[in-house]
Amino acid sequence: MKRVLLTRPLPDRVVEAARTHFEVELRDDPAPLKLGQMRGALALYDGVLPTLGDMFSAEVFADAENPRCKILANFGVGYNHIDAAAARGAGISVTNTPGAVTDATADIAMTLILMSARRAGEGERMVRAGKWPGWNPTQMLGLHVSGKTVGIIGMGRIGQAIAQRCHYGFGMDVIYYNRSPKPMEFPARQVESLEALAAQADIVVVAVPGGAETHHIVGSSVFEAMKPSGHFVNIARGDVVNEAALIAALQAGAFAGAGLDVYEKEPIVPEALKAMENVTLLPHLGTAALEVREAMGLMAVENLRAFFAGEIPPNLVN
Ligand SMILES: NC(=O)c1ccc[n+]([C@@H]2O[C@H](COP(=O)([O-])OP(=O)(O)OC[C@H]3O[C@@H](n4cnc5c(N)ncnc54)[C@H](O)[C@@H]3O)[C@@H](O)[C@H]2O)c1
Ligand SMILES: O=C(O)[C@H](O)CO
Repeated sequence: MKRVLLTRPLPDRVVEAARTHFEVELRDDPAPLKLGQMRGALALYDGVLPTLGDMFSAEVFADAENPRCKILANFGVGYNHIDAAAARGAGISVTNTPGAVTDATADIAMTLILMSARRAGEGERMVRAGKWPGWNPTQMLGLHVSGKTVGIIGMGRIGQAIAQRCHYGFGMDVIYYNRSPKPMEFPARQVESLEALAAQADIVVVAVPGGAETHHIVGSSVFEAMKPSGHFVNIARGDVVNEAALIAALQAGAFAGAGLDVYEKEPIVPEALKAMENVTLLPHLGTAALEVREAMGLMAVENLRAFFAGEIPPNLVN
């Protein structure tokens, strides 16, 4: 039987499924693997099921000559924490879990859009603090999202699911920035630059993958182009956005508010963001529902099963 390491506690169904195929080592520490642990994992296991925060950088693979490990079956669609090219160089396949995460993550984008636009976090804090003076007609007025324009950066699976929710649920116009056109069943217009998108949208949502290609593609030029009444949402990866530029733009009042699920140095959230009432902060909740985490895990296990059965794993990325 192949030996497989699950690098974090996972839902019971996922662990049970893995145990039907493999000799499983279940690490019960919720913290990411350290460098030495990652190197050890490559030497000791036939396959590893890692996740967000397990930083399999080129350094990890550098000394790995013909490692025992032949596959990293990532739990999650985003695999920017794994240097997939360096893994391939070491003879290691990498897979991910696309699709399983799409609806839940789009739902969190909608949560952030509504929380930011309608000042929900600020209002909840006010009520809890016992500072609500009672309803009045001009209190805590936010942005009415129905019929507004959403601008989506990265019109992939999650971007399209957000677009559908915005169009069918809220009657919004949809514009997007993407490498290639994405025909939709409703009008959705591709724009040529991030700045053009920011200038036309009432709500900007980031949904591109993280990694070297998208590092800091959203920065001050985008924030300066946004409407003063605009809202900014990031459910993708923290380092797609220049966080310092985001903080500076918010402090300058360049736009109305932001909703964030991801951060540049998770789990560190800058104090400057926490200090602003018009910023909604979630702890990377995109896929945080049991059935979603089960689906992700079962997908990762299926990638491992297929690989060790000599098949091309369904979600190979390198
Ligand atoms: N917050 C969360 O919990 C959470 C959950 C799931 C996924 N995510 C993040 O969301 C990302 C997107 O997931 P997905 O399933 O929609 O991926 P996807 O591959 O289906 O979509 C990504 C889209 O971005 C586009 N794109 C990539 N690089 C680009 C660039 N440089 N310029 C313009 N467009 C570019 C691609 O063409 C594609 O359309 C994941 O990679 C992950 O990092 C976050
Ligand atoms: O990329 C993903 O799937 C999420 O960020 C992890 O749940």
